[in-house]
Amino acid sequence: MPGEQGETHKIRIAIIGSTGYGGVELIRLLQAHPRAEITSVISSSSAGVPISDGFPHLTNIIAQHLDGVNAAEIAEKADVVFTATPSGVSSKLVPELLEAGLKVVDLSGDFRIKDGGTYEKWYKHPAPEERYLEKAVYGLCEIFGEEAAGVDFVSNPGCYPTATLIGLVPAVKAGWVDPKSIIIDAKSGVSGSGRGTSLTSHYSEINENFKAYKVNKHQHIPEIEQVLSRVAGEPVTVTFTTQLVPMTRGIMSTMYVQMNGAYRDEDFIELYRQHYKDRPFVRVRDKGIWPATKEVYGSNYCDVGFAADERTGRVTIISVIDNIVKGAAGQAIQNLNLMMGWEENLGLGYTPVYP
Ligand SMILES: NC(=O)C1=CN([C@@H]2O[C@H](COP(=O)(O)OP(=O)(O)OC[C@H]3O[C@@H](n4cnc5c(N)ncnc54)[C@H](OP(=O)(O)O)[C@@H]3O)[C@@H](O)[C@H]2O)C=CC1
Ligand SMILES: CC(=O)N[C@@H](CCC(=O)OP(=O)(O)O)C(=O)O
Repeated sequence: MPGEQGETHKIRIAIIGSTGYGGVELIRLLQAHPRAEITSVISSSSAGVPISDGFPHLTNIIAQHLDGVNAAEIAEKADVVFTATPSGVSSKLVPELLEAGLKVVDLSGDFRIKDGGTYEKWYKHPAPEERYLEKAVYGLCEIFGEEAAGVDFVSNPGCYPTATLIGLVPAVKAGWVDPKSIIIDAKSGVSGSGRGTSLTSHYSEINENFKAYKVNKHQHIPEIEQVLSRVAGEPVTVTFTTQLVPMTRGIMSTMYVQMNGAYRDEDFIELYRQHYKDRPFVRVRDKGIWPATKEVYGSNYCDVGFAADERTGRVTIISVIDNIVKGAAGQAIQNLNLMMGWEENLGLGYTPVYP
């Protein structure tokens, strides 16, 4: 593996789906990565065209023409491939890429759920072959980061699950909250639905509007429940509402949970700071200060704040991320770093864009 040969040697990266929001963000972030170079940007619909034709903001930054989707050719040009492709596409592509000897980080939902039966119900397409589901390591870096070390295949978490689980896991793990009482109220910017146009992401449908969608039906419900059940050691179900807000990037996940004791804000702050002390991308707010999506915009941070209410016995946990960075491309690079045995934050030291 070229990446193992020396400190300065760069591994070669291919991006399938490089014309989508996740793929274009991978291109942006990888420009600053000291150990990776993009050797192939891939499109199933525009092969042969310079990528900067469709994305003028990349002029003088990346000169490559788009390549077609061909596993053998990709394996000639690259060591690692990011599949920033739609759900249902990744499940077909990834096995060929792995068989061609590539390391893979998949950004779709296709390999996140271990129970194959889940896919027909929640994603409305068949599950991938069982052995690939088994092989996939679920790459929620702050919770299971050690499991990605040295592996060939990581399934990158969903955007809503990333914000939600970073906000919930320490309290559930500590037994401070009743995992059966969790209500999650999540909001996303429109880029979360990808670059393809649809009626729901149309400007006049989104602007000055705020709307709920897929209530209790969202495909991220089984992903969140899978992790919480694992951490709690018992089956957990959640109430989960997703909403679109008129902004481009950002997710805010607000969680309401029954406490098992008289915990105060200070207790949660201390618990979470301790839990994430070695994780560079989680920032726990001081008492009475709650995070906002702009405070993580364009960065790989996940910021968390608390309001424990002694009157109701519930705690409100608020967690924010940039959906395209921490919720997709940034976390995918964080997983690459873990897979390669590099520092988790290598090439990801972005200060949020503010205001
Ligand atoms: N946007 C976000 O915030 C997040 C997205 N994700 C997931 O990441 C993945 C990518 O998302 P996003 O970038 O937003 O989606 P987009 O719709 O913006 O981009 C997906 C890209 O996939 C390519 N594609 C489509 N069909 C095929 C095919 N058959 N073979 C190869 N490539 C294909 C398309 O490019 P072309 O036509 O050029 O091939 C398209 O540009 C999805 O699975 C999404 O669910 C996960 C977390 C957050
Ligand atoms: C705003 C918006 O539409 N967001 C998308 C998130 C898509 C995503 O990340 O889903 P998978 O990777 O699990 O396919 C949604 O709610 O479906």
